Amino acid sequence: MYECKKSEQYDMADVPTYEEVTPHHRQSGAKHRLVVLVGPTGVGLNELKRKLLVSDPQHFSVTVPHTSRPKRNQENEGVEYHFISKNIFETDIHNNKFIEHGEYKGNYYGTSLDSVRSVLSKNKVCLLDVQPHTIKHLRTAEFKPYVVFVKPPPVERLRESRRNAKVISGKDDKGSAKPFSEEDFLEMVSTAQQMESQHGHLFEKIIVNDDLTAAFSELKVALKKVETDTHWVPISWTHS
Ligand SMILES: Nc1ncnc2c1ncn2[C@@H]1O[C@H](COP(=O)(O)OP(=O)(O)OP(=O)(O)O)[C@@H](O)[C@H]1O
Repeated sequence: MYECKKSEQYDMADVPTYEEVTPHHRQSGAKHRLVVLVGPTGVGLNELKRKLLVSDPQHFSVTVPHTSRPKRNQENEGVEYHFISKNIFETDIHNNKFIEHGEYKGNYYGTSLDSVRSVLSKNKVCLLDVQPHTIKHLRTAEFKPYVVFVKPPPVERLRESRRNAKVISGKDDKGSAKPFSEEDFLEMVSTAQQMESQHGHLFEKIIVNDDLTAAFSELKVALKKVETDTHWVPISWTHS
């Protein structure tokens, strides 16, 4: 026998347990399932999201994040960000209004549940990338998340395919771009392995982002199928 301690590393909700599922077919006109993308930093989540948005801007959309940093002259409320005070941000954190939030250079940044609802209510497909430990909070009848894990190819292929690619360091748009280092590749692969072993049971689709065009096509086909085909979902998502 051993003693289990509760920690951030170990959460019962992360342990795969038996879950009763049922076939689900999206009714025409019903809200779209939330598309959740997860993967290690630099694997290409933003690139894939950008390609989806460009391919069909009427159909796909992303959330508008909140920030407590002051608005710049050329920015507009509700376009780049929702600008709110530090006080309101802290109250909203306290009231669980954020899916994820963080602090960067003394300012808060976060994605609210309402920003997802706002996209879905326009009858668009909402593309959201989150940390894997956030998935469990989104697994509700309301969002019915379709979780796609974007996985890096082996390091040899990363060296080859990312030869001309740049990583952005820094959260705000002042971040600097630099080429990937060998360390970045190794970290990407080991983080992906860790994510898959800890959260793999929550991934409905795994896409290896080796060749970008191929990964994008595979994603596009999978997302089309989510809308048209029958998928297995937890039974609790169907009687809300
Ligand atoms: N399959 C690919 N082949 C070549 N380059 C790629 C591929 N996928 C992504 N890239 C490039 O890798 C870089 C990082 O991609 P991107 O910014 O989309 O990563 P990310 O997962 O969103 O990272 P972060 O979480 O740090 O924002 C970009 O320059 C992007 O163009």
